[in-house]
Amino acid sequence: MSDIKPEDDVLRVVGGKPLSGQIKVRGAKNFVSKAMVAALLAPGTSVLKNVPEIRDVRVVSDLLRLHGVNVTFDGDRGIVTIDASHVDLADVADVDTLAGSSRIPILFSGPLLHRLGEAFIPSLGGCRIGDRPIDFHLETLRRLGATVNKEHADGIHITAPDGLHGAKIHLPYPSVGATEQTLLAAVLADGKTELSGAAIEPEIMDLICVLQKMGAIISVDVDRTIRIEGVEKLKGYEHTALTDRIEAASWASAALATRGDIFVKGATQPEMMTFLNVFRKIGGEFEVRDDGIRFWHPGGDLKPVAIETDVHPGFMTDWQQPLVVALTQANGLSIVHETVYENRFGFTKPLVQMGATIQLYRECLGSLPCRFQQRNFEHSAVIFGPTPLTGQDIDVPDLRGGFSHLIAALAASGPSTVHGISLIDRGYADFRGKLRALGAEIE
Ligand SMILES: CC(=O)N[C@H]1[C@@H](OP(=O)(O)OP(=O)(O)OC[C@H]2O[C@@H](n3ccc(=O)[nH]c3=O)[C@H](O)[C@@H]2O)O[C@H](CO)[C@@H](O)[C@@H]1O
Ligand SMILES: C=C(OP(=O)(O)O)C(=O)O
Repeated sequence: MSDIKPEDDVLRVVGGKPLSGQIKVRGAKNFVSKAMVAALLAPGTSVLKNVPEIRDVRVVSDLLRLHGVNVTFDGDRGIVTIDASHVDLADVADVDTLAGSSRIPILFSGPLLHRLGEAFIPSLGGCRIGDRPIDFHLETLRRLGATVNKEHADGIHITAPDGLHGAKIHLPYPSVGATEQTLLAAVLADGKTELSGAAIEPEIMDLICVLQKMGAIISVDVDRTIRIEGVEKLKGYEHTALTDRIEAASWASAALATRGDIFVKGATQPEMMTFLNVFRKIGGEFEVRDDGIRFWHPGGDLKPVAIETDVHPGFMTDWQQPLVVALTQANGLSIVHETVYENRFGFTKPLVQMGATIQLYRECLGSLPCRFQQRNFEHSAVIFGPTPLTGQDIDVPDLRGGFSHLIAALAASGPSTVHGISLIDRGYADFRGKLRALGAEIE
């Protein structure tokens, strides 16, 4: 965003030292922003706790304010208070300026349709890691009775003058965003909605908890079917956000790649089980404590693994990029098959320039069915290690790719200059302060 000074956008890193110490991780980026949108559904005050000071929170706060909603954020205590008693249609030009930095605006559709009968959704931002279409979102809204007009040059105009009505919806793929779209639109719809093929990520379950506190009636079946009985009105909520399992896994990967020892305060085991299994197979050690998880490199060689990213409860795609850096230090051949996004290995190019041996393939190097066989993207990676890394000049490509470059710079010998570092502020609160606390030499 425009408030970033050029000098704040570059980080000089002198690597080669193990990261060691304690850092605290707050609420999940991929939940907090959705819970803030949910507050729009109720003409009252909602209070969200454990909120991290990240750019996505600022963007969603500003978007809500453009709609006339009162938002205050006590960053030190991590508390966001949202008073949505009053909601307006926002000025399209202003919405457009903000939206480019996040994918959240599409989730405003349901709440705005309920509050105002119409919504304007600008073109979306977010990480560029594949096509990221919104066809499931729009189809869901149509099935609930909305009319979608895509002729506007700057975005999409959606109307529902007769309100939204419950429907049977099936997602061709368990999309996180489209599941949340359905929840946020169906809770106040007239009648029952059945969503089959839904995503069941922990962040979605926490959103369902928020909606239930607000007065919604939602049940989740074991076969990924979510049933929503529409209610007439909702009230504000008070809720503590679940921990960011992606940030926690990123610091765990940093501990492994730098042969370090990091206690991630706030990290929780149930949401990280799949990651913890892989971490252990590679040879990393961890200890689950009441207030967090300690991750460390026990010395000796790391072992290679074959992993495939998948929807929950599989191995998260957002865990993949930081872990790949640690795999460059494992003894042997590791394979990562990315089945969620078709184009998420661009970040490996700078790693190769730093000395890693990584070969990308268009083929599915794994057993999971994925949607990309016919597509022209390299969505499998073979990593051969261990390879020493040396410092380089690096440009941050996206959020997780950027953090993985930081880890590589910290694991490498010699200095690196990482450009475009502010992109990492989208999802990693105070990462500069946390790196310093762990003994990193950064400037
Ligand atoms: C803000 C947020 O929560 N972001 C997360 C969310 O993104 P997001 O909600 O955008 O991800 P989805 O689960 O929707 O996307 C998964 C796949 O479905 C495809 N798709 C999605 C919607 C659609 O209408 N049509 C379609 O084809 C996407 O292109 C992608 O290939 O879940 C992803 C998968 O866990 C995470 O990597 C992101 O960090
Ligand atoms: C892909 C990500 O985020 P977004 O969906 O917000 O772009 C991410 O958090 O890794």
